[in-house]
Amino acid sequence: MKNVFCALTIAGTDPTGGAGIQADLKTFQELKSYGMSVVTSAVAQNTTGVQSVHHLPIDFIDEQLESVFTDMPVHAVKTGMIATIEMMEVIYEKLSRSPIPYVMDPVMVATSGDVLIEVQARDYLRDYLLPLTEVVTPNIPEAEFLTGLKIESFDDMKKAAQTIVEDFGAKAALVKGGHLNEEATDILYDGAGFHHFTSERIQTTSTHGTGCTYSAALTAHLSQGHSLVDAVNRSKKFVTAALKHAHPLGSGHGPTNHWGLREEQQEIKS
Ligand SMILES: Nc1ncnc2c1ncn2[C@@H]1O[C@H](COP(=O)(O)OP(=O)(O)OP(=O)(O)O)[C@@H](O)[C@H]1O
Ligand SMILES: Cc1ncc(COP(=O)(O)O)c(N)n1
Repeated sequence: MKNVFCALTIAGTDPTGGAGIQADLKTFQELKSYGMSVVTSAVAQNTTGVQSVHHLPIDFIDEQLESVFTDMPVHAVKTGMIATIEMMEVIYEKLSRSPIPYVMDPVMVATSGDVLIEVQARDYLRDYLLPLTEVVTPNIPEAEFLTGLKIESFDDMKKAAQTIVEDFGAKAALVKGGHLNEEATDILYDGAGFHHFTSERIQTTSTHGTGCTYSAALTAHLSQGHSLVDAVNRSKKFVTAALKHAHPLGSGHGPTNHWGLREEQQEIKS
């Protein structure tokens, strides 16, 4: 019998499909992991920004987690938008009792500038959920918040990644350079050493959901048993192709193309 790898996302929604749960499920599907989702907040948003947010009741978030964890295998889990401390508490309760690879995308502010997490919840995310992670994937502003460091160079990115692991207890930190450098270089610190992942910089405005897609790809690869470095390498290729082959949709920051890598591979074959 063929192995089935199951990946779970705990996050908010995006009805236009570029970010959040929808982007995560498309990515899981594309990478051949069985996708499951627990919704934290229903978000009315599109490529131009966030129009409104409805938080789901805490008990109901808990019930969704129960539904999944009492019945289904979960080989890896990711979290995205978790807006409040109360939501984090029920998620902490479940994940602290589930020894499975946990990828945290510490979502704080959308590409559009809209704030997706209550200010006081950011400390809880760092102090309680972060120590449970296999890997956390902050962009530069998120890494600055988590560490209190100013990040303006590769060396600063390395220092931040190391601080997140050594001072805050994540098993590994992948600091994403999408906002910083000429080439898009990300730095992973895994407690033993540093690894660099570089791609060409793509000139595009289709960047909505890039971080969601990258962390979902990591989760899919970890659910399949890849080592962390291998999983990051594969996920970097996936997200680069998703940016490169994006179709211009919407009037703001458009979505990436979740089947970009497949298109690229088909082009090479033909
Ligand atoms: N223009 C670009 N060209 C190539 N790679 C990019 C570009 N922008 C971002 N990346 C890469 O995409 C991934 C996501 O990085 P980024 O720093 O944009 O995360 P993020 O800010 O969390 O994403 P989001 O846009 O969803 O908020 C990283 O691997 C980063 O290096
Ligand atoms: C539900 C949800 N989760 C995460 C993001 C961040 O994605 P981006 O920074 O690309 O807007 C988002 N916009 N919506």
